[in-house]
Amino acid sequence: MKIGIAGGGAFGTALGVALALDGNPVYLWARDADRVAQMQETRKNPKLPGVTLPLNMSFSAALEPLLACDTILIAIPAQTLPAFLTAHADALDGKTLVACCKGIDLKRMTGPASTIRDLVPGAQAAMLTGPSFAADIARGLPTALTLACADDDLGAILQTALSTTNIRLYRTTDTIGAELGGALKNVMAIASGVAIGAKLGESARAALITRGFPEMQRLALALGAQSDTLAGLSGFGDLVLTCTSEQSRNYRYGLALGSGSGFDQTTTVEGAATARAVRQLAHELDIDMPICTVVADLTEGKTDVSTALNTLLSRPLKEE
Ligand SMILES: NC(=O)C1=CN([C@@H]2O[C@H](COP(=O)(O)OP(=O)(O)OC[C@H]3O[C@@H](n4cnc5c(N)ncnc54)[C@H](OP(=O)(O)O)[C@@H]3O)[C@@H](O)[C@H]2O)C=CC1
Ligand SMILES: O=C(CO)COP(=O)(O)O
Repeated sequence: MKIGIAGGGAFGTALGVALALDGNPVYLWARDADRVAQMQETRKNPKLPGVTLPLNMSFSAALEPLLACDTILIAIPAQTLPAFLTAHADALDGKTLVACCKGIDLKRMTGPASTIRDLVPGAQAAMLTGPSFAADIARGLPTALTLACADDDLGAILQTALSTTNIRLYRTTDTIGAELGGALKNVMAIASGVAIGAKLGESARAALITRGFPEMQRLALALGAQSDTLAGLSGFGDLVLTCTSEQSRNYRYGLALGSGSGFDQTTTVEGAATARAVRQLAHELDIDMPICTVVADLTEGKTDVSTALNTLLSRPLKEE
């Protein structure tokens, strides 16, 4: 299998490193020609400090080498995925496209695999998602992820091809569950960061994670996901990782919101747009999504931390 990666950020590069170190030649496309030249020459990516890029990884800002691959991992932010797919829809037709991004597209209200199916119907769509920080993958630390593909035969081929010595892939046909688990956990990570940033304590964070999980399940099940998928790596697994680690950008963004400190707005924080998408979906589907709604309002400055807290604490008491 000839593997290409679209996206020269932390995650695309880290996946490329892992696959290349396992003996696969990897072709990485990034839109920034200067970044590409830098990676080619220095064998470094500033987004992955301390990591050396293997020699069997090659880089290009031209799309041709990427399009010569039959399987393309797409590791660009979820809100940029539709424009990328639309711009190259003809060339991507017939390819296997593995979305590695986590989010719900604000315009279409779809997760990455569904967006691929909608915009490049002639491609085969899959998702690679689950608990894994790019830095951990690039350093060769062990991770276990979910490979989701509606076509189980293709899923099995991808599972084998994309597993490496240190990345263990579990397979599912439930792409909806996989894409929603990865998207929704980012919103919960922001909420957890806010709790810690506002010095509400670790008990409050545990409450948020625990109540956040059924909230994730409510929306995912309403949209056709399977409960088991949400309880697996792509849902619960990633929820735990992202809500408890300062390596997470979503969590750090929440910390900044909670403590009132500054945050570099150029950082990729998928949970902010996803929270807004979820708030809209919850309204349309009449589903109770209190944590996501509060996070959407907070990120838009429509509420402040203490009002948000009161909103959550003053909800009617109910059974667990
Ligand atoms: N980092 C991590 O630990 C993990 C990330 N992910 C997911 O991977 C996805 C990418 O994140 P990550 O790599 O970390 O983010 P980064 O911010 O490190 O990199 C994002 C990359 O996407 C590129 N990009 C942005 N917009 C476009 C566009 N319109 N067309 C083409 N390329 C574009 C950027 O290019 P440029 O530099 O030119 O702006 C940059 O190379 C996210 O959905 C994230 O949730 C999943 C698991 C782990
Ligand atoms: O998805 C991730 C870990 O699984 C990375 O999380 P952040 O995007 O919050 O850094």
